[in-house]
Amino acid sequence: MENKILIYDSVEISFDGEAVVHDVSFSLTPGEILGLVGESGSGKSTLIKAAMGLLGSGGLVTRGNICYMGQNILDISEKEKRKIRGAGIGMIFQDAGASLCPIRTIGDQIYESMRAHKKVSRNEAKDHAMELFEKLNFKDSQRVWDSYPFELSGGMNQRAGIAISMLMNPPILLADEPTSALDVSVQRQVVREMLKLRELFGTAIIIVTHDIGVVRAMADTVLVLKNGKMVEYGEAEKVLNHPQDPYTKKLLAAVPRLKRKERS
Ligand SMILES: Nc1ncnc2c1ncn2[C@@H]1O[C@H](COP(=O)(O)OP(=O)(O)OP(=O)(O)O)[C@@H](O)[C@H]1O
Repeated sequence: MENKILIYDSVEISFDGEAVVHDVSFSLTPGEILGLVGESGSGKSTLIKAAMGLLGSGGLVTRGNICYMGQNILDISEKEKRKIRGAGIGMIFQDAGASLCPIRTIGDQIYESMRAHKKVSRNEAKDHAMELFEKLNFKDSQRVWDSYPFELSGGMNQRAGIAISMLMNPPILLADEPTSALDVSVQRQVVREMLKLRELFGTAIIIVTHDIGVVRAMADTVLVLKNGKMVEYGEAEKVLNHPQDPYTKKLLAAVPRLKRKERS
C-alpha cells in the first residue's frame, strides 16, 4: 500500500437508493495532483464529497471503502470525521466567496476556523495567515485580513478561500471547479497558487474541472468519469496524449485546439 494517503476502493454512491457512482477505485500519494474530469452530471462532485462525508441526507456510500491515512472513513464517527475535515482533507469550491460568511471579516473567519481545530490566540492565527498570504504572494495581506468578503474581488475571495482551506495544512486538498467562476488571468494565478501549495507543503490535490487546460497544467494523474463509471485512469501524459477510450477522446476534442497545442 506504499505511501497512499487516500484510497477509494470499488466505491459505489447512491442517492435515495439509486446508484450514481459505480465501482470507482483510485488512490493518491503525498503531493500527487489528480485531475477528475467528465461531463456534467458524471459524478465528479459526488465522488469527492464522499471523502468529506458531505453527501447530504439522501446520499450514501453503498459499496466499497474510502481510506484516509489507513483509516476507513466510512466506519468512523461524525466527530472523527469533523477532525479529518479541514485538518486532514481541505476543500475548496467553485465559489469560495459564497461560502465565506458575508458579515464577518476574512480575519475573523480565519481565526474561527483555526480555533475550531486547535487552541490559538487571534494574534497567532493572524501571524500564521499572514505568513501563508505572503508565501502565496498576496499583494496586500493586511487589507485581505481586515476585509469583509464583499470588499474583495471574486478572484481575491477565491484566493482567500484557498488560503483558508490550507491554514491547517491538510495533506489533501479537494478542489471542486476552483477556477471556473474566474476570469482567465485569475484562473492562471489560482493554478499557480495550487502548484505552489504542493511545492511548499507537499499537498496532494484532487482537482475537479471541465477545463482540460487546467488538467494539463497541473495533473500528474487523470481519472475520467462517465455516467458515474471510470472510463480511464492513469498518468496524465498517457491519458491526455494517448486516450484509449472514445469518451476521453471526445472530451479532449471539445477543447479548443490552441489550448491543446500550447504545451505539446
Ligand atoms: N443531493 C443529491 N440528491 C440526488 N441526486 C444527486 C444529488 N447530488 C447529485 N446527484 C446526482 O448525482 C449525479 C452526479 O452529480 P454530480 O453533481 O456529482 O456530477 P458532476 O460530474 O459533479 O456534475 P457538474 O460537472 O455539473 O458539477 C447526477 O445524476 C446528479 O443528479
